[in-house]
Amino acid sequence: MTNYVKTGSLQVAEVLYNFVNTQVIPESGVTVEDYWANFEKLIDELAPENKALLEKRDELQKKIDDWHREHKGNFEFSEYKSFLESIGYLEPEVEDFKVTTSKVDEVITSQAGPQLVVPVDNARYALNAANARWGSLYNALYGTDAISEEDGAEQGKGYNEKRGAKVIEFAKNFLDQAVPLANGSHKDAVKYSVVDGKLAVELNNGETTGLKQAEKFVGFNGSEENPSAVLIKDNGSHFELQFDENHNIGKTDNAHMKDILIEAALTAIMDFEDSIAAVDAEDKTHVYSNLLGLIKGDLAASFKKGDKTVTRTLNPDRVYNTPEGGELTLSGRSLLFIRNVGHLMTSNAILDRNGNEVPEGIMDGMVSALIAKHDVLKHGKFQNSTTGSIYIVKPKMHGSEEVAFANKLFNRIEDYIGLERNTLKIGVMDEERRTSVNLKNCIHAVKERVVFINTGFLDRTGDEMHTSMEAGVFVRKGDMKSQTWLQAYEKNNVKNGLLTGLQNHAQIGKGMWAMPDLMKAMLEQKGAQLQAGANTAWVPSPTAAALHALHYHQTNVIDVQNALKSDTKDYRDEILQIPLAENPQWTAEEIKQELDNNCQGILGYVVRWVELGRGASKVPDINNIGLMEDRATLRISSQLLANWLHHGVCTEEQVMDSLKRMAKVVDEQNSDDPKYRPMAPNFDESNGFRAACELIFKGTEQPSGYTEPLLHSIRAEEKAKVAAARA
Ligand SMILES: CC(=O)SCCNC(=O)CCNC(=O)[C@H](O)C(C)(C)COP(=O)(O)OP(=O)(O)OC[C@H]1O[C@@H](n2cnc3c(N)ncnc32)[C@H](O)[C@@H]1OP(=O)(O)O
Ligand SMILES: O=CC(=O)O
Ligand SMILES: [Mg+2]
Repeated sequence: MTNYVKTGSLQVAEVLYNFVNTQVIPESGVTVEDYWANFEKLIDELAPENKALLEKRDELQKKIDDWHREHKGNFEFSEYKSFLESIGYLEPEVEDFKVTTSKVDEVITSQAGPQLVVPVDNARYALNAANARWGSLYNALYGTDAISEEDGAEQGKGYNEKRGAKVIEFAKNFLDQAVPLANGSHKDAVKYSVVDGKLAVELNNGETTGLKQAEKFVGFNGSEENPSAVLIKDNGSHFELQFDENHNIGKTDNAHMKDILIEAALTAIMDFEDSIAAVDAEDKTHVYSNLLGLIKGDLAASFKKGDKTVTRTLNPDRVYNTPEGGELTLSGRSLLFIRNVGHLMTSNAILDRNGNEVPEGIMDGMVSALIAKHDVLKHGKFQNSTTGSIYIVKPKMHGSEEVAFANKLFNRIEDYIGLERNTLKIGVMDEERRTSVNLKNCIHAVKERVVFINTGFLDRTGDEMHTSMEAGVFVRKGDMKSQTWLQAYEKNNVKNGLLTGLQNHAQIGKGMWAMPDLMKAMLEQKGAQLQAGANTAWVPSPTAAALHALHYHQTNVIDVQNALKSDTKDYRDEILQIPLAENPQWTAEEIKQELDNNCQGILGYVVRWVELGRGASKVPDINNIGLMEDRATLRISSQLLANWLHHGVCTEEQVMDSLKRMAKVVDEQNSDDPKYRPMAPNFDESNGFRAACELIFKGTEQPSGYTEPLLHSIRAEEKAKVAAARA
């Protein structure tokens, strides 16, 4: 039961009201009276517009569904495209233009590097993400499959010197590639020192050499004779060679190098969206409160590591002596972006004058901007943006009208809470089909505040399926990535980013590496995103950030982007190619495999979401590979099964059979978790199991195939059930 406080025509959940009034408003330059009065005006003006935009989504979807039904068996691409134009789904393109975003932090305009995403409801992880600006390369290599376990190099309990040697070899190869010596190899180095403002490297043959590009040495700590740290800048990003002759590893290394600390997650997205479960005022207040702690710099998380209690807080900046005798300070933390929710959901944390829930995206904007205003006012222990900007990521927008709506929302918020125009920057997720095909117009709608466009290919794949649900049977999930539309969508994003002048103003970002344990594969494959023109790409963990950072020392993204500027191809026809399986001839075994794999992923994710409130999980797939699952990957799996059911590739009985078998597998996978309640054998009593069923069996009815409406309502039911049982 939520207690509300009436303020003007709004009813605000007491927990949120008290939090905002006592912790956010003080010293924000805004009064309690004005804040809530303006909130009311915002809702009165924009909630109806928000609703109308959602109705337009539904209208367009209905027209598209009807068109496909009417054109079953006689699909003509040109007719289809004309139809999409006629209903306003495909917009006429605006003239060429350039974005004018200003006051953007250098880490966005001038550096290229990994972007880490983290569920902000988890303070321990959120702090870890903010601190993931710098990561130990040795730990990232040693602790993952990036280094093979062959030849006695297993990860055991203690330190395995054979494994350590492989790590060191890998790292020295990296140094030879990124900062080669004028002569010889870093492997032969026995001493690093600073002589006359230059890095001097003594080799095991007695020779002393330096860096091939001496200017890459930009700082050090310790004495010139025996530095404890040597700072290198390469391709705009840094890494620090660390020395300690008494350290376990340092003492085994000829030059006493104990680690390489690499600048990793340049930016981190504090996620209110795909990766969290926040369904009511209490949950929302918790996430807002974590954000406030990050902005003010006083968030702390204590937890047990082994038998020790660790308290994690934000890391301080890093200070170095420069070769010229000055001082260099580098941020110790990632630049934080805040991902608000999209336009779809409403929240019962605030009710409008008619007693209706307010749009959650409007609420997120108004609350998170006020929280972040404390950074603009320099009230925090640290400063997030040095240019006075607030970075908000806006997901799941459909077409330029919805982006323009976000722009209007940001204008209003700026006026209402006293921020200069365009203080609120926007990161546009290019993750809905109507946005991809109208991307230039979408960028135009926020041309003064856009700081990134990012191909969220996971949501985008779900939307691909839902939009064309009636067109036919989709290819298997694993085949989606190689489809024409997806390749074209990725290229179109970079093309439009470069065309509209994002280079040096904003990031052109690429999507998530969703296999957090497969770091060797990531090292092999994720560099391709830079080769395709991205200057940032998403990683699921700090470890992945440290390893993905290596790619930015291999590829100079600016060179790649400059070469890609000549790409003027119109990709829209290719983006509109629907990924249908032509005459699918799948065997019964292949169908069963696809059902089992998706059911396992759906159940593994959903049961934790609904019953434990965990919005992101690592869930093993059918081959026992742990996959990052979130709302967007769930959207894909549930829409695929809904599609196959809809077109008779499988029956409801087959899906139910798979769900019940896979529920047992998922129960087993979670058996170590004392908070987990098994789904089998009493499936009827499990809200997690029910949510999974509904997401599939009611999949065609879900707006744009989104998973939030069902997840939220069943999680709210579960919370009420638990509260009632406690009472
Ligand atoms: C479609 C999209 O929108 S993608 C973006 C949304 N998705 C996400 O943000 C998911 C981000 N990733 C995560 O939440 C997690 O990595 C998961 C859920 C996938 C896996 O989590 P776990 O199973 O707990 O990971 P695992 O046990 O391997 O590692 C835990 C350690 O890594 C850290 N860690 C893992 N992921 C993150 C992260 N994203 N940010 C910061 N730290 C992290 C934890 O803090 C923990 O370290 P600690 O013990 O020092 O605190
Ligand atoms: O938000 C990211 C996505 O891939 O979806
Ligand atoms: Mg998404």
